Amino acid sequence: MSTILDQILADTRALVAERRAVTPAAALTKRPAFHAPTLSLARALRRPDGPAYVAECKRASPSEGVIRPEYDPAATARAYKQAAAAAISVLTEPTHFQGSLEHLAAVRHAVDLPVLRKDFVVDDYQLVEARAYGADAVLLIAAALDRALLHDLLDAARDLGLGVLVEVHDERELDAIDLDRVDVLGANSRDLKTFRVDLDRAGRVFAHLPARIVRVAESGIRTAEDAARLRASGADAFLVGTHLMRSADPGRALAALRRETAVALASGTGYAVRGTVPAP
Ligand SMILES: O=P(O)(O)OC[C@@H](O)[C@@H](O)c1c[nH]c2ccccc12
Repeated sequence: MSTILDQILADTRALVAERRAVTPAAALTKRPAFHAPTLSLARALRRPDGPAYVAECKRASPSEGVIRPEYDPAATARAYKQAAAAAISVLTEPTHFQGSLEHLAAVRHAVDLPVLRKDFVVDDYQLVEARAYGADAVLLIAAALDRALLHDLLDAARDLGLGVLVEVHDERELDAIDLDRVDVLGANSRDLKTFRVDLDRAGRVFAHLPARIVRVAESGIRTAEDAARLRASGADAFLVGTHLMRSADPGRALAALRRETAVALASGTGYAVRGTVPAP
């Protein structure tokens, strides 16, 4: 049966072929951002003082439809930075998330935090694009890539100076990944094939990781209780999109989530609080 993920991947492959025909990789490398230094996502996400927040800029998603009709990625990123986000994620996928590379470039110019290109990367051409439009890091989704391609893209990203957030949805997907090559691993609580959210999966994924790897809990985080629970199961960082983009003021929503999560963790309301994380 064909899933929404299959559909997005097919659309993405077609789009990459079109784009490459219009703008060859060699032309992308002439953009100034391609030669600018990148900021380390891993370093930004490992903090001694509490969990880190990766705040996401997106207009729409296949599970929610249009989340924010009046979407200004640069203004949103600035508000996130003011609310102490550690990094910014920007959707660039056009068909299902209404994103674009222009959104990425706008965010890059708006903030000096690590910027993650959130897309369905299936080809190293997209890594060159990411770098040329100012990304510091890219997402690689294990469920979207076979083993060889995932590792080729990991190496290619590193050669380009890009950080990588490797995403899995359950612990079985870890079997196909050489964890020695991973610095930041995300557990996506949303199944990209069914859209079901299950916050308990993340802890099972994190339990299999060496301490060196930074753990990101992705998707479906709406409350401080959600975040505190994920922190207790080992998350170093949270990736939050819909909850923030849907609120009247995304920056305030992030500040409130941080504050309330800190309170929930300090009062230890039934949650085991994770000990000090080792230095990178
Ligand atoms: O909007 P949410 O539920 O807060 O989730 C954010 C982020 O985790 C989600 O956008 C995401 C995680 N992995 C992805 C892969 C592709 C597209 C989107 C995603």
